[in-house]
Amino acid sequence: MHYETAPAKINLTLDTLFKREDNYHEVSMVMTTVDLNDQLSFEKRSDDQIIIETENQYVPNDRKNLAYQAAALMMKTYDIRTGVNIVIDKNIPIAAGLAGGSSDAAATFRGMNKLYGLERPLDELADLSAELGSDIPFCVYGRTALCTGRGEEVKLLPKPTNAWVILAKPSIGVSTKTIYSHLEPGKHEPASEKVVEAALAGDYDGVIRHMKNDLEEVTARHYPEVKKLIQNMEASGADKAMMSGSGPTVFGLVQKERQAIHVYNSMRGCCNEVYRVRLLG
Ligand SMILES: C[C@](O)(CO)[C@H](O)COP(=O)(O)OP(=O)(O)OC[C@H]1O[C@@H](n2ccc(N)nc2=O)[C@H](O)[C@@H]1O
Ligand SMILES: Nc1ncnc2c1ncn2[C@@H]1O[C@H](COP(=O)(O)OP(=O)(O)OP(=O)(O)O)[C@@H](O)[C@H]1O
Repeated sequence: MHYETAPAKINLTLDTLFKREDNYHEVSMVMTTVDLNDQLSFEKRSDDQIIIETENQYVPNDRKNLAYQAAALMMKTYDIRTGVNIVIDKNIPIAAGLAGGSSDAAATFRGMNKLYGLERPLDELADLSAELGSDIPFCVYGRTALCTGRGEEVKLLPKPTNAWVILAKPSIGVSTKTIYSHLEPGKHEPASEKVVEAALAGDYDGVIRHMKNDLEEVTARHYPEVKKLIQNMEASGADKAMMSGSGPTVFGLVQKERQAIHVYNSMRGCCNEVYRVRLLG
């Protein structure tokens, strides 16, 4: 039996540069992880099946599950003949912009690597994982990184800052594909370079001053509650609030625990699903 932790990610930036010929968007993003985790266990089987178990009725337990796809790709690539039981204890909200499915897939690449004693380096697993989704290579490392290309080119960065993160998820799910399809890329000034610079200098004020997500206005146009949550979070004391990924989850950063408790309590008044966690990075 082997266990892996799969943390949620947040975007400190999401610059959309242009639409590519393969219909993906060229992006530049600073992403980091937060202490809100799915837990996965991996156990070898004697036959060649991949069995996914989860108590969450909204998570697929067949080949649609990204963890299933990751296990199948590991078996094919490394000629593994026996299957695996994967139990997913789901805590990351689904279709939330927090890369929950991608992080479960990434944990499966790491988990199968250990379970079968393959000792493949993370770089190799990350390259392989790009086949299944743009966010998965980042999640394989699970730290802080500048991600370019369609998101799969990962350059690791040091932890940007110590901070508390308050997450508020409206009770809607958002399709990443739909949000990208309504985007006009290249409309905004890119922010990632400035956030990287501030993060490297350990400059918290610089990080929050430059944080920005180009998808925010697209999602907020369709779901006005996103804008409202951002305004409420900043009014209740967050140093900066913005949307993660394609949304709809909004997160706020604060430095002091007392301030974090205050923002958390205020947000619970206007949103059912609120979390107060540490930035992991
Ligand atoms: C919004 C983010 O989560 C931010 O990290 C990612 O850009 C999306 O990553 P993801 O969920 O792993 O996305 P994928 O599964 O690779 O792609 C889902 C769909 O989103 C769109 N997509 C995704 C990534 C990208 N750079 N450009 C795109 O246009 C494409 O229509 C694609 O069919
Ligand atoms: N392990 C998994 N956990 C959750 N959803 C999964 C998983 N595998 C596949 N899915 C499917 O993926 C869809 C999107 O789920 P997910 O929680 O990964 O979205 P997300 O957080 O918005 O992702 P991203 O931020 O990468 O765009 C779900 O509706 C679900 O059907």
